[in-house]
Amino acid sequence: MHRSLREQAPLVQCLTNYVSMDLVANLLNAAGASPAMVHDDHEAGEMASLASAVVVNIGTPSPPWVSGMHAAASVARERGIPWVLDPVAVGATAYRRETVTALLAHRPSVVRGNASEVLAMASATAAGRGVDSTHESDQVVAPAQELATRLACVVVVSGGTDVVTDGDRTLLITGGDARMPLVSALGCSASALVAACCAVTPDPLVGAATAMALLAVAGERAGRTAAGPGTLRPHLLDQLHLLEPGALAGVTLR
Ligand SMILES: Nc1ncnc2c1ncn2[C@@H]1O[C@H](COP(=O)(O)OP(=O)(O)OP(=O)(O)O)[C@@H](O)[C@H]1O
Ligand SMILES: Cc1ncsc1CCO
Ligand SMILES: [Mg+2]
Repeated sequence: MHRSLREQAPLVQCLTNYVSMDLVANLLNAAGASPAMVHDDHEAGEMASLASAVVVNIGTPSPPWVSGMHAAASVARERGIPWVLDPVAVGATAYRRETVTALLAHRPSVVRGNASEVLAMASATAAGRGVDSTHESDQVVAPAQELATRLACVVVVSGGTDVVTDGDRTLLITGGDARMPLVSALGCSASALVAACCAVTPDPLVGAATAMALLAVAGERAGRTAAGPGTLRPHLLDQLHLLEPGALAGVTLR
């Protein structure tokens, strides 16, 4: 799978927030995929007809962007290519909740969020404070499984342990570095990498787990030499680029 990603270099259309664009593009490049940041509604649907996968991230939403998201997601669904929804801070405002609910009509292949975001989607009452999680990922396994079943998609909860589930099958991935959440937009980049990996395998559970495992291995290696979150970011890009075939063999999957 990791080899297929490098060989096929899938074109990943990214409709992602202002904060994340640079890291998302560079992280996809380092992993071997080919990013294109195309979000405007004049061209988002047309671009989705060329892409191998799409990631839709609601981090800095506004009506024209959201209309581009609908155009891209609807073409992705029509073409049967994977599309990943990143529901940034969905519990924080009514606009985000409404946007996510409307986008779900296009049936994402994968929803990737942190624990607070997945809890907010799983329960009508849970709210979130902002973009950072106030919950632990391994505490939300059951809500993630229920959400995956209800949406008929894969749900990824990132955190100290990454939870990847389609409701029936659940994988837990450990690794990474405790300073990874301090690198803003690393979660957004994880969502884009999930899209890239899903472009090269028919099973979105395998694609999503592979993406999170690649980040876990590269993150752990980067952490050995990084002094803090500032240097963790470039070291992580380097380590993703340097990953050897077979690098995932040592990943702990439960
Ligand atoms: N405590 C931790 N230890 C190791 N890795 C972690 C830890 N917390 C998060 N990660 C990793 O960091 C990456 C980003 O996940 P995180 O949960 O911080 O996303 P996020 O909150 O959506 O981030 P953002 O909104 O800034 O993009 C994932 O690859 C995840 O596995
Ligand atoms: C900090 C921040 N604010 C909106 S999107 C974003 C990037 C991390 O999700
Ligand atoms: Mg996030």
